[in-house]
Amino acid sequence: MSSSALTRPPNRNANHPAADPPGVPARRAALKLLDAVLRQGLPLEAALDRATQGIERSDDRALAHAIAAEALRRLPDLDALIDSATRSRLPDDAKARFALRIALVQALALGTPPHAAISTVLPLVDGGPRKLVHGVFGTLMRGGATLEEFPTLPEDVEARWQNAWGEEKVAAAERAIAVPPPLDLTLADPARTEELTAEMGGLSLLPGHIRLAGAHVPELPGFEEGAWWVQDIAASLPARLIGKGSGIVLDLCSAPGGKTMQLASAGWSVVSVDSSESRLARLRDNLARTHLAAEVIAADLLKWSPAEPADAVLLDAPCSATGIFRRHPDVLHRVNPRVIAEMARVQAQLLARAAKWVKPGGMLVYATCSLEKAEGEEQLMAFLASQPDFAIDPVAVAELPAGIVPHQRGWVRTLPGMLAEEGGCDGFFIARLRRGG
Ligand SMILES: C[S@@+](CC[C@H](N)C(=O)[O-])C[C@H]1O[C@@H](n2cnc3c(N)ncnc32)[C@H](O)[C@@H]1O
Repeated sequence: MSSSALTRPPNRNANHPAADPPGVPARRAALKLLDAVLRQGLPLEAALDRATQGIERSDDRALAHAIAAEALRRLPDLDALIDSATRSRLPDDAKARFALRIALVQALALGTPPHAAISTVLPLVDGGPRKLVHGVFGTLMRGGATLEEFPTLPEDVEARWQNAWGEEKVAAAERAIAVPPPLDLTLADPARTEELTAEMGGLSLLPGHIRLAGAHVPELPGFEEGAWWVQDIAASLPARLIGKGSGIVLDLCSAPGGKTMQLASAGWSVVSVDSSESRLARLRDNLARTHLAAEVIAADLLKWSPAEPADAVLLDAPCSATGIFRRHPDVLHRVNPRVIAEMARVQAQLLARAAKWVKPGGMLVYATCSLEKAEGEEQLMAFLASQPDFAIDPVAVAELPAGIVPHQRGWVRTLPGMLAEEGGCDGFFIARLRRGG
C-alpha cells in the first residue's frame, strides 16, 4: 500500500472533503508518524512537523507524538495482541494494523477510555477495514487484554543486544523503556550544585549534575539566566573526561551544543564544528542563553580542516543512536545492521581525520550514543591498530558517578541497568586517548 493511501484523510465527496471530528486529527497525525518511522525509516522527531501540519493546538501535537512514541515502545506486544485476535495475520503494513496499534496503545498504556480510543481511530479507516478494526478492538477489550509491564524489544534488537551484552542487559533495557526517563541538567557552574539541587528538589549524581523526575524546563529556576542545560548524565561524561583547561579544544559534531557548553564553562577556547545549520542555530541559541562563548563553524568534517592542531579534540560522532532508545524509541525499529555498518564507516573516516588535528601530547575523546560495539569497542580497536602514536588514557573510577565503572582497559561503556535505582542513563561508548609527545 502506498504511504499516502495509509495516511490520507477520508474524502467522501470530492467537492466537500470530510472534516475530521474532534480528537481525530491527533490520531491521524499519530498514524502518519508511525508510517514515517516504520515504512519510511525516518526518525520520529524528524517526521513531527510534517505529520502535524495543520494541527494548531500544541496539546494535539504533543498527543500525536505521545501516542506514536508509546506505540513504538510497545510495538511487538501490540502486534502480538492483534495477531491473537485475527484469523489470518494482517500484513505489517496493513492500515488496519496501524489503526489498531493506535487504538490499543491508548486504551492499554495511555489511560484513554476504550470508547474514546476506538471512536477517534475508526475515522482513520473510513471506507476501508472499519468493521475489522472495530471487531478486533472489541474482542481484545472484552477479553481483558493487557500489556506486559515491561515492553518486549523487537526480535532483531533483542538478538543483537543479547549477543553483545547478555540477557540481563536486554531485560534491563526492557525495564528502562517502561518508564519515562528522568530529566538531567548540567550546570554551567558546578559550585552551584548543592544550592540548585535543593531549590529544584532534585538529586545530584556528580558535581554539576542535577536529576529531576521531570518538569517543564523553561519554568525551572535558573533557565532564564542560563545556569544549566538539559543533558543526560551519560552524555555529559565525554566532556567531563576532558576536564578543565585553557587551551584550544575542537568540539567536532557539536550541535546542539551540550558538550560545547561544558567545555566553554570548563575554561577551554572552543572551536565548535557541525555540518547541520538547523542544529547549529540551536547551538547558537544555547550559547546565547548560557552566556558562554565558542567559535562556531558550519562545515562538513569530511572536508574541513583546522588551521592548526589543538590541545584536545572531542569527536561526538554521528551514530545509530541506539543508546538513546528510551527517549527515541524509533531507533528500535529503524536501525538495522546496514545502518550500523554505514555509521561505523563514517565514524572511522571522522576519527582518522580528528586524530590528525591533535597536538603531540594532546587528548582525543571519541564518543557515540550507541549500544552497538561496531560503533564503540570495535571502532576503538581498529583505530588503535592503525594509529600507533595514540594510546588509551584510562578513565579512573573517581571520574564517573557511583554505579558506572570504567572497563578494565580504560574506556567507558554505559549500558541499560546502570544507575537503575536513580532512573538509569543513556547508552554511550567513550574512549579517552592520548597522542604520544
Ligand atoms: C551526536 S550528534 C552531536 C551532539 C552534540 N555533540 C552535543 O553534545 O550536543 C552528531 C552530530 O554530528 C553532526 N554531523 C554528522 N555528520 C557530520 C559531518 N560530516 N560533518 C560535521 N558534522 C556532522 C550532526 O549534524 C549532529 O549534530
